[in-house]
Amino acid sequence: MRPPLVLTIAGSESDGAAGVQADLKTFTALGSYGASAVTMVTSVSPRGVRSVHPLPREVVRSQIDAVAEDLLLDATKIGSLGSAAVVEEVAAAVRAHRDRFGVIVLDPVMVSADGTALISAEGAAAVGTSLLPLADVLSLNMAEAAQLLGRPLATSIDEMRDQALALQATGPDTVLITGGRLPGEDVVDLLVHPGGTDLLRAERITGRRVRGAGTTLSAAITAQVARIAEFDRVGELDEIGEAGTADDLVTIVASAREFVASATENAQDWRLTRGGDGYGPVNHLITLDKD
Ligand SMILES: Nc1ncnc2c1ncn2[C@@H]1O[C@H](COP(=O)(O)OP(=O)(O)OP(=O)(O)O)[C@@H](O)[C@H]1O
Ligand SMILES: Cc1ncc(CO)c(N)n1
Repeated sequence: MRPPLVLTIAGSESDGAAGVQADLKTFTALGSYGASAVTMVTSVSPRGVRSVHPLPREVVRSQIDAVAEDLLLDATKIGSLGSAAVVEEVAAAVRAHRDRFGVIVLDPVMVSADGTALISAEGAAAVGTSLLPLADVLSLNMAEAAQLLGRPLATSIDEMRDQALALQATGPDTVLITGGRLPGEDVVDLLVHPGGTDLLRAERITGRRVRGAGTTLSAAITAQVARIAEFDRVGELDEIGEAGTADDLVTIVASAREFVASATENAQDWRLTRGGDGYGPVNHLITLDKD
């Protein structure tokens, strides 16, 4: 007997809205056991990013090896990495025993919500050449898609689809581009997968802006992928019906989006700061709320 087991390889984010902290809360809220390999340390408050410190590559490698050599992972999320050296080391660690990481979900974090770069230009280029080919699922926002492809920001759903297909051609079977930044009454995310393309529409939440929605979404996708792997292991796929079919990823992404939407709604009237509003977090622990 073992729970769904998930690793996040990502940066520490001091105020807990994004990064490793948000990943571990999300994994927990969705019933997975979370392990972590920290890639960098950021000093962040709701007012913005104060500093970004990528860790030495061997420190990152040592954590990944310790976890991947001993734990039976169902899925791995790769998030913020900070430097080209760390990107290359993560890619080398994954290539060394690719079968130990389960399904790999890549969320190529580039820029924080306040506009601070979270990775060097060389690091961003290395994500494109070394990590995209290793990912099964790519989950990213429109700005990240444009940066990875060296194209302008998409201004329509057709352009989002073109970019998603171009990214799919670099390796990952499934590409989700989130459309939080495309104006409109609904928020539209675009999912390209081996079965075709799906547009996922949701009502736009118009209250206070949140930070960490993208991080939480990719963490939720990773946790749900791991749950499916665990159901498969114990022979209970039949009991969860549709989620055990070839539509897995569409179902998983739809449920992860619902999780992020309710986590966002639920934190709308949170006041966590001493003054000033800044960007607030989502409530990652929404599933534990008994009211
Ligand atoms: N105003 C909104 N209302 C409802 N859902 C939203 C809104 N903004 C974003 N989302 C959803 O949140 C998820 C993350 O999307 P977004 O494009 O904002 O990512 P991001 O820019 O990486 O987020 P962040 O910087 O907050 O981590 C997507 O599923 C998107 O549809
Ligand atoms: C460490 C880290 N990861 C991800 C994000 C996403 O915004 C952030 N701000 N910081």
